[in-house]
Order: sequence, then C-alpha cells, then structure tokens
Amino acid sequence: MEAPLSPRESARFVAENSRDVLVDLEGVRRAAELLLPAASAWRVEHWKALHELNPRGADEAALDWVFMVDSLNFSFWAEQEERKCEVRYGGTAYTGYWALCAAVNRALDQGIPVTSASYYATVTLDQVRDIFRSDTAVPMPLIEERHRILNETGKILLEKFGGSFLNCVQKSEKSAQRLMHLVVEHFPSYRDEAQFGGRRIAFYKRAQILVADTWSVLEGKGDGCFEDISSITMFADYRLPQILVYLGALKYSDKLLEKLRKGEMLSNGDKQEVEIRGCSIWCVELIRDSLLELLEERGEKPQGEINSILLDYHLWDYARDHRDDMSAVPFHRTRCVYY
Ligand SMILES: Nc1nc2c(c(CN[C@H]3C=C[C@H](O)[C@@H]3O)cn2[C@@H]2O[C@H](COP(=O)(O)O)[C@@H](O)[C@H]2O)c(=O)[nH]1
Repeated sequence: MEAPLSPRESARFVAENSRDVLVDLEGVRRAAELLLPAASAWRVEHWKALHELNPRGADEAALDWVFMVDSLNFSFWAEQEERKCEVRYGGTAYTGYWALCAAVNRALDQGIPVTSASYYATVTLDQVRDIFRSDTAVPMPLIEERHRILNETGKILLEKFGGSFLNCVQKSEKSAQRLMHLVVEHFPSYRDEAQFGGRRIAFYKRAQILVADTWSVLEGKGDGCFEDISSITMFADYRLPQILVYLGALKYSDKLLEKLRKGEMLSNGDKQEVEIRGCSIWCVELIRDSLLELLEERGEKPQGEINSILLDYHLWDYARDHRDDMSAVPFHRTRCVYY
C-alpha cells in the first residue's frame, strides 16, 4: 500500500477538497487576535504545572506513564451528557481524558505497576475493568479495546524496546518526525490513516500527541530536545473541531450541522468525518501562521514558542473550561481507538 501523505499535507489536501466543512479565513484571523495575548506566554515548561494529574518527573517512569496513557487516549465521550464515566481521585471527580489519568494514578497509588509494560502486556480484562472502574454506573467506553491495546502494546514494547519507552525516544535521535514514524511503524493501534479523494492520508492523532507529551514531560530538554517539534500538527480529536466552529474559524454545512445536532454517529474514515478532522488540522495550522504574522506586524517576540502543539493544548483546555458556552455547537460522535 502507498505511504500516506503526512498529517500536514493530508490536512491541506482535505481542506482543498472538502464539501461539508470550510476553513473560514476571516474567522482564523479573528481567532488569532483573540488568542494573541495568551500565546506570547506559552512555554513548554508550563505543561506539568498546567494539570495536577500530569507526571511530575522527567525520568523513565514519567515517559512510561505518558506512553501508556497516550496508548489509551481515545473516545471518552458519553452517549448522554448527563450520564458519564467519572473517576474520583484526591477529592476531585474527573471525567473524559482526565478520568483515564485519575484511574492510572489511583492504580499506581495502590501499588499496581499499571504503567510498566511487563505488567500491562499480560494484564487481564477483569483487572483492566477494575483499574478503570467508574465511580458512577457508566463505565469508561471501549474497555475491551483498551485491554486488547494494552496487551498488544506492552508485548511490542517488551520485545522491541526492552519494555521502556525511553529506548524508543532515544532511537528517534531528537527528531519528532522519526519518533512519530517509529511509533506508527511498531504499534498498530497508532495507525490513524484513511482513504480520501483517491489518496491515502494520515492524521496520526495519538502518535503526534505522544510526541508532544514526550516533548512536554521532558520540558524540551535532553532526549526531548526535538529540533523539528514545530512540524507536529494539532491533534485531530473530537473537542478541537467543536471549539474551532465555536470561534468561527471552521464552518459546517447545514446538512452536516443538522446531522451532528441529531447526535448521529459518523464512522471513522467516513468522508464527513475525514473532512472535519482534516479541516481542523489545517485551520489550526493557519491560526498558528496568523499568530506569527500578528506578532511580526507588532514587532513583538514571543517569550516562549508559538507552534501547533502549544496552540492545540491551549484550545483544548479552553474547550474544557468553556463546555457550557459551547453547548450549542455539537461535537462529532465517532467511536474508535484513534482519538
Ligand atoms: N487535540 C487534543 N485532544 C486531546 C488532548 C488531550 C489531553 N492532552 C493534554 C491535555 C492536558 C495534558 O497536558 C495533555 O497533554 C486529550 N485529547 C483528546 O480529547 C478527547 C477527550 O476530551 P474530553 O472527552 O473532553 O476529555 C479525546 O479524543 C482525547 O484523545 C489535547 O491536549 N489536545
């Protein structure tokens, strides 16, 4: 099979051929102006402090935490908004992606070595159900797939990288692209690819967020000093499209909007699902470019770094904090292990 286009080229190709999703250039500019005050202060060193559940260290154990969590970083959305999986940890009730992190930290606190490949390569389904148990009647979605992926991923990490994700990172020799391709080549559950307009395309959402979280947990230093980190695009999940539509940078056709409002599912790889994901990536690339142009026009230098990763993190956090304001904008419902 032909090698897929890179995520950035896939996004450009989809945006140029999309029918139901449009990147609005005026909206892109307005979004960049809205984000500019915050953008100047974005720094990779802030990632850890951003959220209490992120690992604190920058060692092998922290990398194993990131690898195991990003191997399961998919599909947390609930069938009914009011009936969600919830994990209580340290006095807080967490939902969505944070419920996953809270469950991992809860297990570690109980002495279960859940982030060690030697453990999760042979963990049983019953043990996985217990580790990720919800504190409500609603279980975490796709628990069987999460079990299968843990066994598969753990076995491969043991066989090919001595059971340590640090070895995989060091093999990339400080190239974000090489690390992304190493992960996709060796770990099947990260192969987030599709067919669109006669071309093979790839979004590699979990492989790219894994590279980004590796860069972040290592604070861009040592093995994490990727010279090509700016080549990583935004991560095409189901939250970012929602916020981009809310900000007016992305537009859905009436037909698509109606479908999403009714809560209809889109299958992974459907034309409209690919258009949503591809246009979202392209939209964030253009917002990033617009931020750099605005800074240039104002003769300002950012204190940190303006790239699609830090822009994505900011937008994702913004979406989390403005969930209610965005309730009129539907997110697309796809059940899969890729995002
Ligand atoms: N584009 C993008 N998508 C991201 C993330 C994250 C969390 N990562 C960073 C955030 C904090 C830490 O600093 C991590 O570095 C999770 N997701 C996706 O969202 C969905 C979960 O949403 P909800 O159901 O609301 O929890 C699901 O597809 C999940 O895969 C991100 O950052 N960007």
